[in-house]
Amino acid sequence: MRTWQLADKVRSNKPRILHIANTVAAAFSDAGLRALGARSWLSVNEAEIEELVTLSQALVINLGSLQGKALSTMLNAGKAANRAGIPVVLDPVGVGAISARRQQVKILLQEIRFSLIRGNAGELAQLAGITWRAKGVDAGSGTADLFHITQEVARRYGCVALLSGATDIIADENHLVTLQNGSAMFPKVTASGCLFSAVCAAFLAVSDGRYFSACVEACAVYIVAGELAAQDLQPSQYGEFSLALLDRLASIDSAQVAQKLNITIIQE
Ligand SMILES: Nc1ncnc2c1ncn2[C@@H]1O[C@H](COP(=O)(O)OP(=O)(O)OP(=O)(O)O)[C@@H](O)[C@H]1O
Ligand SMILES: Cc1ncsc1CCO
Repeated sequence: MRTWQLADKVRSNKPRILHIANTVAAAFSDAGLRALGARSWLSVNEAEIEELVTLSQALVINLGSLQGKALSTMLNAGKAANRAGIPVVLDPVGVGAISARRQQVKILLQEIRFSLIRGNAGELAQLAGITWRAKGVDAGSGTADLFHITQEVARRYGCVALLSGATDIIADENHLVTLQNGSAMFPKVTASGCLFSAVCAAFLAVSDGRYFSACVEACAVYIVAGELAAQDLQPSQYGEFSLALLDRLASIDSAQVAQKLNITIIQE
């Protein structure tokens, strides 16, 4: 029986999350983490990245804007995080659509041990080696079994896999759950997936190594916060939604999560 109290631990421990973020998502991810009660900093500077890792409780590697020496900075950060024993999250933005990114993510996956890979269907299908049509940073389209994609990513890379969309699917080698909350406004908000990955990192940072459970709690908090944010808005109020999401991340409590959450445990 979950008590949905890990958000309180994020607020009290204030873990510092280091992102190698993309230029589109950087400010929103930082704002969301602060609202949640975590601390964050962002860097793409190779000279400082290993030192920053030693001062952080989790690392997010986001492939959204891979410029300059970003790949080697990511490799150094990821390896340093593995040495330090802090969780590392991969957000493989756009790998389903862009061949250069596929090459780069392959190197990252060979060299770094990820705790969580969080992406949409097109991104995770690519990492699972399953056919899908993705043309941008959104999910694209396909008919493959989403459970199979998620479980295959978890199995191949020995981590938690979280496939996001109208239904979120979370798997590791032994567990499988789905969560169905959120709002249709989420895909209209720039970088709502990138912030989701950062929120997962904050929960992983305070999880004492219980990564699957922490990802389920992070997902529950994020999508229920989104559902509450949308409840008083008209469907076109996307701008208001992004601000209301930050407000709800700051105020959400375990009772609200427990009351609203629609979770299905498929494999315990
Ligand atoms: N149709 C929907 N209904 C409800 N919630 C949704 C819907 N689509 C996405 N979400 C929620 O939006 C959040 C972000 O997931 P999404 O799959 O859109 O990420 P993404 O494609 O990586 O985003 P981005 O690349 O824009 O940062 C998740 O919490 C997910 O539950
Ligand atoms: C639109 C976009 N382009 C690169 S990253 C990003 C944010 C959503 O992934």
